[in-house]
Formats: sequence, C-alpha cells, structure tokens
Amino acid sequence: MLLGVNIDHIATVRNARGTTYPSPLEAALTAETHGADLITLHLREDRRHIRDADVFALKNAIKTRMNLEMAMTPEMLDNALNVAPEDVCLVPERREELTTEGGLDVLSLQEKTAYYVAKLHEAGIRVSLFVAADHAQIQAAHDVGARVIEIHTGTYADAPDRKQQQAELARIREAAAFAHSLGMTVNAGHGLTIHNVAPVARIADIVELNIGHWLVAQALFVGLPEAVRQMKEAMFRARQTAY
Ligand SMILES: CC(=O)[C@@H](O)[C@H](O)COP(=O)(O)O
Ligand SMILES: NCC(=O)COP(=O)(O)O
Repeated sequence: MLLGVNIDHIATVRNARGTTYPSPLEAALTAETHGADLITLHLREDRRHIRDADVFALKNAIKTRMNLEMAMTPEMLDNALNVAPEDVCLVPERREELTTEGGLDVLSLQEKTAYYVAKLHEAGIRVSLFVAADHAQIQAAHDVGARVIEIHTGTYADAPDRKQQQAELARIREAAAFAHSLGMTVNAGHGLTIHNVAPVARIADIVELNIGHWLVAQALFVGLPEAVRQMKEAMFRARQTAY
C-alpha cells in the first residue's frame, strides 16, 4: 500500500509569518527519503497554503511522483498542463471551507468533469476524482473516463461515535469493491491519523492513502522522518490482515 504525503500544511506554517521556512520542498524531499511513495499537494484557488512557486519547485525536485490536487477551473487546468505532474486529483473547493468538506459531485458535473479528465489525459496526466463512498458517484467517475478515484475518508475520520465510524467504514469498503469491479484504481484520504488508519489500510481494494494534516502535526513532536515512519509502519502492519 502506497503512502502519499500531503505537504499542504508545511506551507500553512510558512505562510503564517511569510517566511521561507519551513520549506515544502525540503519537507517533500525529507518525506521521500523516509518512505513517502509520492508527494501530494493542493494548489487551492485562494493559495492559503501551497503557492504556485511551490508546485514548480517540487515538480523539478521530487524523485517519486507528484499528485497535484486542484479544483476544476480554467486557471488550474492551465497550471496543471504547464506543470505536467504525474497525477492530478480533481477535488471540490469552496473558498470559505476550512478544509475539503466532501467529494466531487461528478453526477451533477459529468460534462464538465469529462472535459477536464480528457484534457489532462491528452497531456499524459493520470487523473483521479476525489469522491465520497457513493456508488452513483463512482459510476459517474467511470462514465466520464476516470480510471482512478480517491475515496473521501473525512466522514469516517470525523464520525462522532464508533457505530457511525463502523457504518462509514463499511460504505468505504463497499465503494472500493465497486470501483475495483469497474477496473478502477482505488485510493483514499482525508482526516486519516495513526489512530484511525488501520481499518482503512486493511481494505485490500485500496492501494494508496494520501495523508497530510496528521503527519505535519505529528512532525511537530517527533520530526517528519519519524512521523512518516510511524505511518508507514501502521499501514504495513494493518496490511498484513487486509481483506
Ligand atoms: C482533498 C483533500 O482531502 C485534501 O488533500 C485537501 O488538500 C484538504 O484541503 P487542505 O489541505 O486545505 O485542508
Ligand atoms: N486527499 C487527502 C490528502 O491529501 C490529505 O488529507 P489530510 O490528511 O490532510 O486530511
């Protein structure tokens, strides 16, 4: 199972004072040295954390692969075609949101999504759609030409009690199996921590987890290398009993 390290919140700390440190580039290279299988970053329209210069600097320096998260806008499409990352993940975005609040509503945006998927595929970029654990959305993702999805695990992560968390985990498992049955590659992410990652990592149909906020928070106490190592170990241990 692959770990994508999202470095958004390295940039959050940097931007808090407008300094050059901590460097998202240094964080990405450090994460790769200590186990990251790919680097994920979200260039938001409001540039609240990752900035355009970060994207270009990272693209020329990272050794694994770049998974660029973006909203479906002409500006972001032009940027992605210019940067040409290995992967793009299309995510919903609202300026007033604290963080990503849900999955892309592919079902309501099929024509628009199909256009962005096609333009990115034409440029040789692999496209994943960030969607909720919902069969209709996953079918729509397949119908618009996407062959990769990332299941939004925020509802699972934020569940108020164990019963609701187990119910959402079951939905994630079923959604992953459905996507896999369509021949799609299944990733997952959002709100995952060392404390909740194992049940998701045990889902055999999921091949990649994208994790950022917890890793950056844990790095404040143990350093980024150790935070990445801890998460990789937790994923590896969980994967021993995948089903
Ligand atoms: C799509 C997703 O779940 C995250 O990768 C996203 O980047 C969250 O947004 P923030 O990083 O701004 O919290
Ligand atoms: N797509 C999920 C991601 O990249 C990281 O989300 P989070 O771990 O910062 O919540």
